[in-house]
Amino acid sequence: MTVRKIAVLGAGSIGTAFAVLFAAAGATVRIWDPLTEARERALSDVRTRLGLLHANGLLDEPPERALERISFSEEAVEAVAGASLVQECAPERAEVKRELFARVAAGVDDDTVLASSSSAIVPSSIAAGSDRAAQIVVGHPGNPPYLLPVIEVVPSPASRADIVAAAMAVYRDAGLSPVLVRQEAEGFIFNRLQGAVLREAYCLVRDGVASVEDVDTVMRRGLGRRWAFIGPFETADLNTRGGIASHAAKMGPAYERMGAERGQHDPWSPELVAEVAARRRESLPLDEWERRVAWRDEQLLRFRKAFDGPA
Ligand SMILES: NC(=O)C1=CN([C@@H]2O[C@H](COP(=O)(O)OP(=O)(O)OC[C@H]3O[C@@H](n4cnc5c(N)ncnc54)[C@H](O)[C@@H]3O)[C@@H](O)[C@H]2O)C=CC1
Ligand SMILES: O=C(O)[C@@H](O)C(=O)[C@H](O)[C@@H](O)CO
Repeated sequence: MTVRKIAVLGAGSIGTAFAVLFAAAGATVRIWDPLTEARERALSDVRTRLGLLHANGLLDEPPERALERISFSEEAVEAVAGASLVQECAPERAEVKRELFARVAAGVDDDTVLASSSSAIVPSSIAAGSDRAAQIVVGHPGNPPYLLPVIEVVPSPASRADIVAAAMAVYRDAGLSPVLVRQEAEGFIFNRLQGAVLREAYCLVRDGVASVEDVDTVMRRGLGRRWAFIGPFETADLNTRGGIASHAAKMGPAYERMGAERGQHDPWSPELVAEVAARRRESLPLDEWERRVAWRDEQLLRFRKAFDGPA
């Protein structure tokens, strides 16, 4: 990583995880949290997790050396001085995030990225009334970011293009795969997808269709294994000879009925299916479909051996 200075504001679950990510990537990290016990717990957690990464070949220096790049500040405005990116990790309340960015506004440079870790709050709500609104984006990770390499970068209409680009670059340098969310939507991509699954999972338990454990088993030993290396569109594409257009023709009506049962009327229109199918065909011509299905099975075999022992 280009040696950068990162400020982490909030040393809870995700702030600690970001400190591990950025320190392991070579950055200097300044952490601030209002609670002394949070700072103390964070130091212990960071040390443990850097050791985990090193023990598994994901940190190519002694953990103590990476830990030397992490320090704690008594004041938030001190933590952000000279930072190229501020990762806000305060509680999921818009007013808390707004107040925190206001508190450090005088301490950052005009090209400092101000990134909120928010799980669902759109950046325009966090940036409302801020003199630094052009520098504010959401940088939403999967937990933990040092092991889940995706992050959603969500600009508001006020976010400057160079700030968005800088955020993407910092996260890429830290080993993440940044995804640009093209329109503000509560929950962005990650938590809207996760929310759709959780909504249905709660309904299945509520209606007595499945136990909590069985819902998790179906995900853990079924859906989740495929989704660990191919997304929902590629999964459907590879499930059906003829690809996703064929899948939609066969399964579209059933999925539409399931959605209507939950009061959601968003059928896969022919135009929408054609748009998705065209993108899938650009990624995988149909004459390569068999080969990709074989590749899929090879990945699932790796999971079987890793998680279930010999097949
Ligand atoms: N925990 C998770 O799996 C993920 C959480 N997030 C988001 O990250 C943010 C933080 O979440 P968690 O780390 O889970 O919360 P947490 O409750 O574990 O940590 C929050 C920390 O913020 C500190 N804090 C309280 N008031 C503060 C203030 N005014 N300024 C700075 N820090 C303050 C608290 O002392 C605490 O240490 C939330 O917006 C959350 O939605 C995003 C992705 C994943
Ligand atoms: O699931 C994740 O890792 C994140 O996308 C989240 O935002 C958290 O789960 C969130 O829902 C709870 O803090």
